[in-house]
Amino acid sequence: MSENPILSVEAVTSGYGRVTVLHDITLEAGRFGNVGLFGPNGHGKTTLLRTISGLVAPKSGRVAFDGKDITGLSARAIVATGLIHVPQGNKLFPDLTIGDCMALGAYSPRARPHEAENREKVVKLFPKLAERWRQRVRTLSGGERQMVSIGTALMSHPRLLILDEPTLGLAPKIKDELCAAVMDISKGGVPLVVVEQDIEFLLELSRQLFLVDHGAVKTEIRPGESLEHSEIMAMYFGH
Ligand SMILES: Nc1ncnc2c1ncn2[C@@H]1O[C@H](COP(=O)(O)OP(=O)(O)OP(=O)(O)O)[C@@H](O)[C@H]1O
Repeated sequence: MSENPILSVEAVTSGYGRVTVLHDITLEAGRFGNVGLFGPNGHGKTTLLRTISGLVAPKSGRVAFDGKDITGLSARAIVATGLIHVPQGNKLFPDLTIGDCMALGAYSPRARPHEAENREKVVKLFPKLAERWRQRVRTLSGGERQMVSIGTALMSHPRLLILDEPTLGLAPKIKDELCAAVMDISKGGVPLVVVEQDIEFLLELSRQLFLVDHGAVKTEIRPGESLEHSEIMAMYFGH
């Protein structure tokens, strides 16, 4: 693993209009391995991811990717650096086919030369998508849409992949498939930042966990510190 963090969030305060959601958040990702974020609903995990990927402008603080300041860059410019965010809830164009989505994912100049090799990776990871290549997104199941979302992100040739609750609302069998695919992506060398409610999965995937609570990082669990599941639950539910 690299000695330097691929992502650093430094004293970031962020929110929507006059509402402040994140208060002075500092964290680093990629120094030790994958980072997992968890915490109660509505406490700012999604806002943190959106601030990192340029969808929300921070009120103060700094976000750096691979040592370069990306604070204030447009989301499009941030995608072009290889920092790719898969938002919660399949934000896909319903009338596009799976093939269209994959082509769109490879649109940025740094992804285009890798289009064929990345398409092969996506098809290997999600063989179901190959069978439905010309099918429109609106006719796909929730699990298949999540595969398209992650596949589109892989087509963008990510240097860091941010996943916001990738298994949310999925039935157990398809959820297991998605979890296995996310583990494979990680083994393939793409560092991950993942928000997930399934703590077991997050523990398996991540070397470092952060509990986001009331818009702040309340607890950091570092590599080597083994925390029992029950202790995490106690932190999570506050007793
Ligand atoms: N577009 C928006 N405009 C105004 N407030 C927003 C907006 N999006 C989120 N919020 C508010 O920001 C706060 C944090 O929401 P956020 O989605 O970041 O939390 P979360 O921890 O990701 O929750 P969940 O696990 O339910 O997705 C909430 O109070 C929410 O109402």
